[in-house]
Amino acid sequence: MIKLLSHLKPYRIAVTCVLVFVFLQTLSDLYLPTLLADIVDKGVMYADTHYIWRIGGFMLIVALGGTLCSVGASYLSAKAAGGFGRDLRSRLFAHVEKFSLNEFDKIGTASLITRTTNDITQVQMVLTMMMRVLVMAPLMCFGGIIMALSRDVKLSFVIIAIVPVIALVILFISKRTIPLFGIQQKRLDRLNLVLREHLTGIRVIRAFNRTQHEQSRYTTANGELTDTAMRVNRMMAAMMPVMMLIINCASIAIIWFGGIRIDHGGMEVGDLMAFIQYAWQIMFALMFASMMFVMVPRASASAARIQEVLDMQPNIEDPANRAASSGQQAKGSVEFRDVSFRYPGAEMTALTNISFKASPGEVTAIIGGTGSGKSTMLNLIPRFYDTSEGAVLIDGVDVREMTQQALRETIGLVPQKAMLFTGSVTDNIRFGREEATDEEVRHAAAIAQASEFIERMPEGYQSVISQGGTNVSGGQKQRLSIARALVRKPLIYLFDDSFSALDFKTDAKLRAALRPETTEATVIIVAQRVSTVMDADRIIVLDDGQIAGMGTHRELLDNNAVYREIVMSQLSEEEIA
Ligand SMILES: Nc1ncnc2c1ncn2[C@@H]1O[C@H](COP(=O)(O)OP(=O)(O)OP(=O)(O)O)[C@@H](O)[C@H]1O
Repeated sequence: MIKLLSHLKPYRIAVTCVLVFVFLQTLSDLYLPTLLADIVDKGVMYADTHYIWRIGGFMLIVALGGTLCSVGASYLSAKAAGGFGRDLRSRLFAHVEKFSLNEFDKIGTASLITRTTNDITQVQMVLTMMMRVLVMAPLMCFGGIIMALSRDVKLSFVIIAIVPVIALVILFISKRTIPLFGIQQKRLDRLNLVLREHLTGIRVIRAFNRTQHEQSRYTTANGELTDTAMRVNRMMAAMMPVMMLIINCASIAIIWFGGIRIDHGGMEVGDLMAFIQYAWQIMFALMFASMMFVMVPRASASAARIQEVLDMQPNIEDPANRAASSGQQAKGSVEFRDVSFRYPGAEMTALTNISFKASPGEVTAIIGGTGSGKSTMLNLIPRFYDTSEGAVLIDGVDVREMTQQALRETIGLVPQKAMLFTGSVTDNIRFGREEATDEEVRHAAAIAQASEFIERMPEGYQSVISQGGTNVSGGQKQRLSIARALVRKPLIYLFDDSFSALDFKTDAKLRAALRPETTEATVIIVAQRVSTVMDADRIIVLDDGQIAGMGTHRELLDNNAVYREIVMSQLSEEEIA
C-alpha cells in the first residue's frame, strides 16, 4: 500500500492542502463546544444578551470557517484520489502492454481486468477517506480528551474507561474481517472469469445446450462472492450499532455523574453540555478510525494485487545494446538455428532442434498434425515467446538483439483465430498500417478476396464491424485479417492456418493473387490442407515438435513417410499423381 501511495507525488500540493484544511476544520469543531459552554454559563445564566449575541456571532464565524475548510478538503481529496486512480490505471495498462504471453498466462486476463478496475477503485476510495481521517481522528480524539479534561477532570474518567472498550470492539471486528477481504477479491476474479467465458462463448454454450450448466457455474461463483461479502458486511453493519450503544451508554453515565457534580456545585451546566459534545466527538473520531482499520486492510489486499502486476517484469524486453545495423537494407530472411522451446511449466518441449532458413521470394509451408508445434514456431518469430535453446534470426540478427518495435515492423501476421476490432471495415484493414491510402486498403481487400463481400455490405468499406467481429462470417473475418497484413507490405508474412475457413476455390484464388504481391517477401504458411502447401518452395513436415522432413511436395512425396501419410489422407490417387 505504502509503495502504491508513492504515485500520489504529483498531487502533494493538493494532499497538503487537504491535511491543512482538515486540521483547521477539526480545530473549529473542538472550539465550538467551549464557546457554547461560555454562552450558557456566562450569557444565559446572567441574562447577558449582548454577550450571547457576541459569542453567538463568533460561533457562527468559526462554524462557517470549519464548513469552508471541510468543503475544500472534500473537493481536493476527491480530486487528488481521482487523479491517483487515473494515473495508476494508465500506468498499469502501459505496464501490462509490455507483458509477454507468459505473464498473461500467469495472471490470467480476467484477474488483470479486475485489478485494473475494481482493485484500483478500492484503493482510491480508501485514499479519499484516509486523507481526512488521518488528521481528523487523532486530533479530534486527543484534542477532545484534553478539552474534556480542561472542563472537568473527574468526569473525564468516564471517557477514559470507555476508550479501551471501543478499542477492543475494533480489534475484535477487524481480526475477523481482514482475512475475508483477500478472499473477496479472489472470488470477484472468479466471477469475472466465468462471466467472461459465458459472454464470449455464448454461441457454443447454446449450441451444446449448456446454458443451465453455465448458469449454475455463474450462480455458484456469484453465491460464493455474496457469501463472503455478506460475512464482511454483517460484521461491518454490527459495528455501527455496537459503537452507538457504547456512545449512548457513555452519554448516560456523563449526564448521571455530571448531574451529581452540578448538584454538589463542582460543575456548571454549560461545562456539562460541552463535555457531552466532546465525548461524542471522541467517540466519533474512534469510530472513523475503526472504519479505517477495516477499510485499509481491504485496500491493502487490493494494493498488493496491483503491486504484484507492477512488480512483474516482462521476461521479454528490448536489449540494452541494440544490434548494430549491418548497413544493408533489411530483406526479411528468417532462420531457425537449432531451436528448442518449452512452455513455462510444461514438462515436454513443444519444439526440438528446429533448423531451417526461409529467404525472401520463397514460400515456406509448415504442415503437421494438431499440436505438433506449428503455431509455436510462428510465435517465436515476432518474439511472443523466447526460445529455450538456439536462436531465431532475421537477416542474420538474433531477434533478441532487435527492439520489439523494429522486429514487428518487418512482420505481417495473420493469426490462427481471426481477431477484428470494433470500427469500420476500413479501420480494421488500416490497423495494419495507419497511413495506408483508401486505394491501398481497397487493393489489399481485393488480393485477400474480400472486396466482393465488403462491397455487398450496406455501407461498403464504412460498414461497422461489431465487437469481436460477430457480424461477419469466419471466412470473411479471415480475409479481413489477411487484408490487414497485406496493407502493411511487410518483409515477412506469417500465415497461421489462415486459409482454413476458406473454401477450396477461394483458397486457390487467394494464393494465386498473393504470389505477385509477395515476390520479394519471405512467406511462411502454416496449414493443415495439403492443397494449400503443395506449391510452396519448401515444405517443413512437423511431427511432435520435430522436423520429420523438409523439401518440395514432390521430394517429400517420394521419400517422406509422414508427409505421404498426410497426403494420402487428403488427396485422391489421381490428385497425387
Ligand atoms: N500457452 C501454452 N502453454 C503451454 N503449452 C502450450 C501452450 N500453447 C500450446 N501448448 C502446447 O504446445 C504444443 C504445440 O502447440 P501448437 O499450438 O504449436 O500446435 P499446432 O501444431 O499449431 O496445433 P494446431 O494445428 O491444432 O493449431 C501442444 O502440445 C500444446 O498443448
